[in-house]
Amino acid sequence: MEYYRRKVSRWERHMKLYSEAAAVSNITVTEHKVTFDPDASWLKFHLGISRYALYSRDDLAVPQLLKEMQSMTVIGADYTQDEKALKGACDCTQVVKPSGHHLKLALKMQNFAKAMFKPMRQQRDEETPEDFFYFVDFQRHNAEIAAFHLDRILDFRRVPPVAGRLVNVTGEILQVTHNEDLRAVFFTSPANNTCFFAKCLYVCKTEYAVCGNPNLLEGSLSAYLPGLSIAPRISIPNPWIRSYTFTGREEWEVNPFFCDTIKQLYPYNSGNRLLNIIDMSIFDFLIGNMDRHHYEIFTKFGDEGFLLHLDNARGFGKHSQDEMSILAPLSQCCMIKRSTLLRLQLLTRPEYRLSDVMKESLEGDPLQPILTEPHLLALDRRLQKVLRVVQRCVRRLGEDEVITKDFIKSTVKPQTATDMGKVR
Ligand SMILES: Nc1ncnc2c1ncn2[C@@H]1O[C@H](COP(=O)(O)OP(=O)(O)OP(=O)(O)O)[C@@H](O)[C@H]1O
Ligand SMILES: [Mn+2]
Repeated sequence: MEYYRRKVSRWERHMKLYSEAAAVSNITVTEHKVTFDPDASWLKFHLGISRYALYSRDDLAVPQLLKEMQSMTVIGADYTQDEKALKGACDCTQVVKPSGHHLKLALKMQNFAKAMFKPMRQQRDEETPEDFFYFVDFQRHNAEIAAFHLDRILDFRRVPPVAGRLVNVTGEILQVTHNEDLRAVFFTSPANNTCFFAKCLYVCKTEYAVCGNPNLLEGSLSAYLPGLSIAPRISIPNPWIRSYTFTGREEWEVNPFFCDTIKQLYPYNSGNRLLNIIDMSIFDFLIGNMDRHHYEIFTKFGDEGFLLHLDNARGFGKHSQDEMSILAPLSQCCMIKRSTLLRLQLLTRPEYRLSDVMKESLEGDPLQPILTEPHLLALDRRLQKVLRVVQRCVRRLGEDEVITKDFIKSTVKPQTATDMGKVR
């Protein structure tokens, strides 16, 4: 709370200096009043993170946070920390993984909520072309939104809340940013639309830009997690990582006994971790995401903490194809948490059919329809395929071997991610 209060006053001081400087150099900046709100939903979201999940099932802060991200006044826009790291503009020890040049920005709301904005790059009904490698595929804002809803429906709660929003790129980015580099990548297109680039490392190519119409642009807003100084996280390579070259093969692709090796290795040799990886592979299979190269965990929760499912923008690229290799952790290890299996089975019942539940959930988003019908139906089809893999394992090894009870032991007082004093 103190941290938040300090941030607000720092912002107010900064704003004052900045407006004076801007006036001298003739730059228009819109000044918005900031509010210090101890009941802010983003703050509640941060305080509610536990070792089991990002939020609890009945957390009222989450719907509130979604609503605020959809409509609250944007008071600031900037590149994200990882993009800044590319230019050495921030402390790189604070960056989990310096990342690529996708178009994404950090937006700051009036109550100091922060969200990661990913703009629309692809129409809903466009499928990823057959000859595209997964690692050059577009990022899809609607995939980020849909993945949050699916994760919540699966009862994982490992994706930070994501809402869709029509962002005014002029009023809500250009005119509120204090970053000269960001201001410099804005231009007006021949069709008179306002456009901007990703951070241009070498040459800016207008075909990589995104444009408003003339100012409004669809995008996803993902609620920021607590900062790394408050709730440190680490990024860990996925054991079932794919080769990021045209021809390479990873060991899991050629060795059917790969899981036996992984099972011997720390941290997969005890506790929850391998089961969590298997949950993640089921999630990725359902959304069709082949790009899960790393996962993140909060260091405070130790090895038993949940895995964060960040960056789902490469999901929902092809509805007509089910990429079975994404399920390799499940099919090779033949293990699944009982709670996950029960949830999946529930979602095949006619009254809780996954596509129906998803559709209903997604209708709450302002950018609806988020998924086209074929993508929704693909979810039901893929869910059946997951269950068939589990059945095959059970036939081969027996229920006791395959359906594992969750290792999670309840503790008297669960620690929270933002609990400063009690680092493990
Ligand atoms: N909601 C969030 N809150 C805080 N940090 C986040 C959030 N989402 C993502 N990040 C951080 O930003 C990094 C980049 O995000 P993301 O992977 O979604 O974007 P990307 O453009 O696909 O980047 P990359 O090329 O690294 O995959 C993530 O690795 C993560 O550490
Ligand atoms: Mn990514």
